[in-house]
Amino acid sequence: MKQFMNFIGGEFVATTKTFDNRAPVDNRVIGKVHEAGRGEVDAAVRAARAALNGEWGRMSVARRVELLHAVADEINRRFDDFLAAEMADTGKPHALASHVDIPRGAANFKVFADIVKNVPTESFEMATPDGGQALNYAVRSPLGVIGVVCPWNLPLLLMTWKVGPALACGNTVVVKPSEETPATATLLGEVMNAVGIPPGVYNVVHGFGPDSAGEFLTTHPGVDGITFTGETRTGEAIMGAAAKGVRPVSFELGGKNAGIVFADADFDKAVAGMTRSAFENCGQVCLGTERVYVQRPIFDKFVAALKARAEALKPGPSEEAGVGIGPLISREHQQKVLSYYAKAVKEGATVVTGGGVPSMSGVLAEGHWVQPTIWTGLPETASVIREEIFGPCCHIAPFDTEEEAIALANATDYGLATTVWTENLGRAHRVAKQVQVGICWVNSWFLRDLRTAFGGAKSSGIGREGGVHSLEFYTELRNVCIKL
Ligand SMILES: NC(=O)C1=CN([C@@H]2O[C@H](COP(=O)(O)OP(=O)(O)OC[C@H]3O[C@@H](n4cnc5c(N)ncnc54)[C@H](O)[C@@H]3O)[C@@H](O)[C@H]2O)C=CC1
Ligand SMILES: O=Cc1ccc(S(=O)(=O)O)cc1
Repeated sequence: MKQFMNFIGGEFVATTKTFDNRAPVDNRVIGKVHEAGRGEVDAAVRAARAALNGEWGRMSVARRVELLHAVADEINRRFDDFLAAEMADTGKPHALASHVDIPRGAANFKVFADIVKNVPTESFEMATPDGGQALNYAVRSPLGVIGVVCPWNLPLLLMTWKVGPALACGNTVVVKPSEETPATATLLGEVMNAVGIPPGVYNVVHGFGPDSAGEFLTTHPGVDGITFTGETRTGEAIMGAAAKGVRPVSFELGGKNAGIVFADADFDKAVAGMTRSAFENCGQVCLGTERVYVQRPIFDKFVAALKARAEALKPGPSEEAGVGIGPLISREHQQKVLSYYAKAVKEGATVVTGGGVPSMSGVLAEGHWVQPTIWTGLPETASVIREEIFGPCCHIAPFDTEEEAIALANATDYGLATTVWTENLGRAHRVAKQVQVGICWVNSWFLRDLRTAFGGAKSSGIGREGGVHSLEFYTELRNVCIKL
């Protein structure tokens, strides 16, 4: 049985309290996770502080960059280990994990190392009252010890998306991976040691949220800032914890994203794009689309085409050929998604396809499977249109005008992403400007350039990460003013 231990000060640390790690494909126990108590979290924060005050804090940017490139190279060298760990933890299809999760896990270190190496800082000359001159210039210092609290949907990708820039900026980190997906964060500890990242720079504490490692970390006074991806409600709790000591937070939270398909869209591309945005990663992508609005002239044809695509997604384990959709992360999440499937019916939805659990054979019958599901016919007040489900499902409604589509897309407390499909360039610009979201894709979905700003509007987050914007959170900008 695999043991997932904490990684503190460069060493793997066992604890006496463990919990089960289960495989989503068949609910089998595949590992034991060593839960960190207050003592281990404290040790991790102290190790991170010591590293900050030690070799890591004194290291030149050039050497740091070199080491982070080595981390990326080592992830790529151990690609198959990371792939196997991520697939076991999440059950996601091989094609997805090998094309998205693991390569991005490596890229997150290289990209941010290069950004930090190349970013300029501002300087201003000024006239002084005595007729002389002064020079102002900015310097960036690391924020300090960063608490990194992560979700389970894209474990390595979303963790390194924060650890990459944090380390590139010279910080040290204590990572709290999701209790559902402990594997790749633990494996990354081996990589850090192998390439010579000093002990204490990267630490991992395992456990849950309240009254466990998550709470112990976010309430720890030795943590200088907290970056978090997860549910909006959890963000509220963490924000409360961060208030003590007035510590900065960076939050990437939930979404209830709209997809808008105009009648002038390239129909086949729009259907293919919407299939990905609704069903990829079994709908467990915060950027995914759960509300689809289609212009009336193509509504029936679009619903039929998306139905055909959804029904063609073959459920199965990661390594099986032709598999298009994996399971949900946990039994608990499966129950949550199925409760929304039941609610939709109760609230009067027409179930176009899905709505239940696929029939799986043998041990797979114990997995956390749900059918890709499409509804029509619900009022905008329905639960499945208002609340984030985080499953492979969407409601499709017709609209008539551009203004109506924008109003429908914006009628939510969330503001993470929108995907718009049209061949009319003017319309694309008009809609993109008016949808209240952090990212608007036109004729695409989940195309990510890591130099761009990423984050959510409204209840979908606080702050922006990505490119130089990550520096706003992970560094303290200081001004030096020299009288000449
Ligand atoms: N905006 C974005 O970029 C993304 C947002 N998400 C959101 O994440 C959610 C799914 O992920 P989950 O892991 O279920 O989210 P979650 O909020 O339940 O958990 C995320 C992490 O927070 C920890 N946690 C929970 N309560 C805590 C507390 N009181 N104090 C400190 N830590 C605590 C958990 O142990 C886990 O590591 C969805 O709502 C989704 O929208 C997921 C991916 C990306
Ligand atoms: O699931 C949410 C999600 C997915 C990807 C990214 S990013 O590509 O790292 O920006 C962020 C959030």
